[in-house]
Amino acid sequence: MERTFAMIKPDGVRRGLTPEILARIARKGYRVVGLKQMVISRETAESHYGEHRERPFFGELVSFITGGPVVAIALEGENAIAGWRGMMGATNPANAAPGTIRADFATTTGENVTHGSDSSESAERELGLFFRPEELL
Ligand SMILES: Nc1ncnc2c1ncn2[C@@H]1O[C@H](COP(=O)(O)OP(=O)(O)OP(=O)(O)O)[C@@H](O)[C@H]1O
Repeated sequence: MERTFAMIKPDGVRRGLTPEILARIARKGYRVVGLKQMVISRETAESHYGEHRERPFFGELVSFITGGPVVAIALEGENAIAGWRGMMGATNPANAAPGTIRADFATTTGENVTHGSDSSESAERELGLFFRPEELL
């Protein structure tokens, strides 16, 4: 069993996509072991996206991700890290496979509805950044 960190970004929450995305997660058979709607602090956002600090879009990315509530989700299941990234589709929705969340709902690379950890190291780091141990099943 593997755990990963998933997030519905502010554009997805604002557009009312939370129930649809949770339904897709349930259909896939993943167990939701942590869930909260929250506003991310600038400090958390800068830490979460630390690898992009030098990129030209970093300021825009931090403003976007802190600009409204997100839904933070801890998922558990077999191969959950790659499986959830597969459900999201490519970062740029123009390249996302049909039937993925980004192909179905996202319009731009900047506002692409969801996030998912890309490795077991980032999953562990991001779960720790967003959830205290006692908040998880
Ligand atoms: N060229 C870009 N212009 C604007 N925003 C970008 C660009 N590239 C990436 N981003 C933003 O930064 C996030 C992180 O980029 P990364 O390359 O890690 O993609 P990802 O791993 O698919 O996305 P995420 O980390 O959100 O799951 C993207 O989801 C997107 O919101």
